[in-house]
Amino acid sequence: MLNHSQMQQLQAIAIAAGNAIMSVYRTQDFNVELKADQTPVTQADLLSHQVINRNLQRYFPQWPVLSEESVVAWEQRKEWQQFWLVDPLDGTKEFIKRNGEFTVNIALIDKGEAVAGVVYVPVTGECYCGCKGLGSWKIIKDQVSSLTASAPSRRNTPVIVSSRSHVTPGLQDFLATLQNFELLEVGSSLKLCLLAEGRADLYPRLGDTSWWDIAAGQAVLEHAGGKLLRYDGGEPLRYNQTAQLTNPWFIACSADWLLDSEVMSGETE
Ligand SMILES: Nc1ncnc2c1ncn2[C@@H]1O[C@H](COP(=O)(O)O)[C@@H](OP(=O)(O)O)[C@H]1O
Ligand SMILES: [Mg+2]
Repeated sequence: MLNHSQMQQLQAIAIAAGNAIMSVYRTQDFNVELKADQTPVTQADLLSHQVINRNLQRYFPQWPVLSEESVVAWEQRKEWQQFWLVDPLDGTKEFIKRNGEFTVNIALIDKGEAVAGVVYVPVTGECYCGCKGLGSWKIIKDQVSSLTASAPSRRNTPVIVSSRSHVTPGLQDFLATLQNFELLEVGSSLKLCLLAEGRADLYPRLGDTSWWDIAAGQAVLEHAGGKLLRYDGGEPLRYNQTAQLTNPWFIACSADWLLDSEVMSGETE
């Protein structure tokens, strides 16, 4: 869908947005406001959005943009076949707590599928990329390494990743059914990147998320060989199929977990 040079362009846009975020992160004080849905937003979210929006329109004018910070009405976007799906700063709560676990997310959606995605981690400088036909890779300081979602040797104790700030009853019920696991709480789409690089095995998201939280990380994970499947039936997560912007519950996993029928046969709710 995208070629290597377009992916490099996308990476440059995500890094520019990350630099804008860091200019706010490094200040002593930044303003935190509440949006209409009572979720926090900072100057960093808005600056990052502006950088991404401006550059996507400049370098990829053929595709419209749907961003957490500029939602387009369903009447208009229901006609879209291809579009950018953007979360300019995923993990705003982690940004406010200054724990570094926040990301820039840009995904290309084609007929509902996340066909390409870039997830940039401003504090570490890690950039995770995934694209249909090209695979997935990680870039840090010009060093490129390819990503494989299956861990090199299957761990005795599976690593489950979960949200740091949004734990849900659905997740707690799910974990209560498992016996032996290590739980790693991580903010933002970083969880999907940890699966993509084989550092975690399972990410059950049994609670609401918005499209832009997940799409870029899904592309990174899927093109590294992992899966991101609806909890209510096992189909891959898709976008722009309905007016609502929230995802169904899902389970994301490294390739290894696909072999584990006990988990992935998943009793649905
Ligand atoms: N009930 C809910 N509905 C929609 N999105 C939710 C949600 N609970 C958490 N999220 C989203 O999950 C993101 C954080 O992910 P995590 O909990 O894995 O760290 C947040 O994104 P933003 O920080 O971009 O607002 C937040 O908006
Ligand atoms: Mg988000």
